[in-house]
Amino acid sequence: MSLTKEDIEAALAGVQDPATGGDIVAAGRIKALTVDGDAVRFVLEVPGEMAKGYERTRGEAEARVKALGASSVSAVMTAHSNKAPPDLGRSQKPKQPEPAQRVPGVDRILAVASGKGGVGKSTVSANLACALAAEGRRVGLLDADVYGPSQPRMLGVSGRPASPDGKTILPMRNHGVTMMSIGLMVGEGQAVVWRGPMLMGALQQMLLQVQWGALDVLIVDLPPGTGDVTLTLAQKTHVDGAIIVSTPQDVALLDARKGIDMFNQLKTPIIGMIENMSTHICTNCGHEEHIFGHGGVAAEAKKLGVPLLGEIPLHLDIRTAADGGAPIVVSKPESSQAQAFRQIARGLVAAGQA
Ligand SMILES: Nc1ncnc2c1ncn2[C@@H]1O[C@H](COP(=O)(O)OP(=O)(O)OP(=O)(O)O)[C@@H](O)[C@H]1O
Repeated sequence: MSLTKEDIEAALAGVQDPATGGDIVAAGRIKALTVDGDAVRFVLEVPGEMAKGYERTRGEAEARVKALGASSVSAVMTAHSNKAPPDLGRSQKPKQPEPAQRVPGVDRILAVASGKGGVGKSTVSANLACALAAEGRRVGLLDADVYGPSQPRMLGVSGRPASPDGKTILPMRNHGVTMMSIGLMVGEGQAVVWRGPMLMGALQQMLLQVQWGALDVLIVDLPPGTGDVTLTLAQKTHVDGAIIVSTPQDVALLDARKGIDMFNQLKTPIIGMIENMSTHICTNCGHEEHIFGHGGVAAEAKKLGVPLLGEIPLHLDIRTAADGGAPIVVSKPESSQAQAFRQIARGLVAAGQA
């Protein structure tokens, strides 16, 4: 039986909204409703101050959709805080921007960004996290790539994170890395259609409501580009540094420059650049070739006055390892490809940056 969005909305319209007394569809609580065969996913966006009271509503909403014949139903609740009441001229003081928050227990936050999609930012984040863990660091990895969360697959983690007290979320752990991903909340392969405030809410929730424990470093795998998530992260959270991943290609470099500009404006220090897909070594004959050029990132880093942290080759094993849920640093630790990541990690530790 295949369900339609209309069927789901009609069923959800039977659930009462605690805040308005109407139904949750009319109250605009249901967002990002997707129906994939008979699997249904949606976000229940609730007022932050009433989040607890909505747990029952979420359960009821899930039950109603299940009763329609859905094989799996996933309702993710995001808290959306109401805006402060307008200041009607009572105070003329200019508003101070909120100070950037620190995540309790986390010593440093490193953002991994790229100007362009598909340059290997997630692969680098996963391997760097495992490499730092291999150096004995207490490492967390937050997959904030809300548009294409790939860390559950890369780190071989699945299942829905637990929240025993309904307030905090327990992170997952594999390969010595504590991790959380929006992908675990919505399921793999699910396109997420977040809108501004929801997106910020989800990011803040993952940063502040996940029980990260004591960490030396939390790596944040950002979505590509210079969008809302990166802005929110840099403005609301104290980010200690950004690492920019780029391929040597001109077009990727142009985008990387935009990313660097943005971090400069946000006053987030740039720790350095990583050239990914640098050289390709044929797995058959060992021939070395430069598919995307070589050295472009080194030249750009020099021009921009930021360090080049390392160069990662384009190698089949890096991709198969990432697809198989055990990054190359873990699955083939002695390989030269894994060593390229280990070297970057050692450099960061030596510089006191991770
Ligand atoms: N050095 C490499 N050698 C071989 N394959 C690589 C390498 N780096 C990344 N890949 C592969 O390229 C693809 C894209 O990589 P990845 O998902 O890490 O990029 P991304 O920049 O995070 O992409 P997105 O824009 O989707 O966030 C993946 O299949 C990955 O396994």
